[in-house]
Amino acid sequence: KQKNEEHTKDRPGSTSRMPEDSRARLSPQGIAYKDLPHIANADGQHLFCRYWKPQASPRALAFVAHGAGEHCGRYDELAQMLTGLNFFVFAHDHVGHGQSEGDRMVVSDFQVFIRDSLQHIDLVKKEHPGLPIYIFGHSMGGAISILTVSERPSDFAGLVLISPLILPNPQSATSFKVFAAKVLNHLLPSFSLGSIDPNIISRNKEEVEAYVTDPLVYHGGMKVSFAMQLLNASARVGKALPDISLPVLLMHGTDDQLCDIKGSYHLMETVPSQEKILKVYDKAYHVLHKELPEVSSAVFREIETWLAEKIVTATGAGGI
Ligand SMILES: O=C1N[C@]2(CO1)C[C@H](C(=O)N1CCC(COc3ccc(F)cc3Cl)CC1)C2
Repeated sequence: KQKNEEHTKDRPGSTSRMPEDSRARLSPQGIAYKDLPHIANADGQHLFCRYWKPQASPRALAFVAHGAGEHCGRYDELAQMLTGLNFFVFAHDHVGHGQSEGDRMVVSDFQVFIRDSLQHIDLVKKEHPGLPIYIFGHSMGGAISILTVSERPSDFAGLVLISPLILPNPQSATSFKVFAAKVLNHLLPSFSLGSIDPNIISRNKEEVEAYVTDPLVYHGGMKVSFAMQLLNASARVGKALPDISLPVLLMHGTDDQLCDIKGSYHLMETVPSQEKILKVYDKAYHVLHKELPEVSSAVFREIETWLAEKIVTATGAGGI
């Protein structure tokens, strides 16, 4: 007591209570971050992390970038498949998403998502030096992945994109709406543009239900300021494509109403990568990894096959 008194006595204005930053910081769901896997980003915001470790020692690393409003827990199945290939898989909930800090689906600048991803990737790479690293992105997470790769052109062994946000969907970003969004962004940045219609994310009713009932998914409307960040992101992606030259596996559904498949065709025509594969899923909606069973199983098989051949050659453990 005496010592403690002395301590607080010396520091004017301090109290004997724990100072703010060392008291348990709580996740948006009220869980103490000291009890959750997490990193603190450059702004001091706590980001909830997930890690999927393979049984044997990992042959490669995989970082997964989730999309707008959702969270990295929705990639558990994909991650499990990758650990079967002896990948060490890791991800975090982006700022303003899932179990991470930040106002829901708000970001000061899209670059924050890329900066935080690079921070997490650098952290894991230090723990697994020398392993090839692949980056996965879905939808807005596809834009994050492309921009993350474009900042570190030689750091990644491959890029896997599931219906990435490359060009904004012509319906949601008509020139009038873009103009209106720009004007609104100055007047009412928090004005809501309405939320995603869950029925257009997938034809699989169970997956639509899972999305609607997932408490970690943000179901509120998209703020104008966030829509502006998405427009800013798709413009940056367009400029980055000519510098992407690593192997790319790209998948898109023809009936995707959230991210136009034309964006994936544009990527195929623009990236100078020697190896670039686009798999088109006829009649499929946006979330291909949570679509009708025949689509999602084909998507997982496609990714597994593409990666299996790459890490075999990479580790030189080829045939006799
Ligand atoms: O499993 C999953 N997938 C999810 C949900 O759950 C889909 C969602 C995701 O990332 N996007 C879907 C919505 C889209 C809206 O885009 C815009 C809206 C207004 C605007 F003015 C300019 C743009 Cl670009 C961005 C990308 C993640």
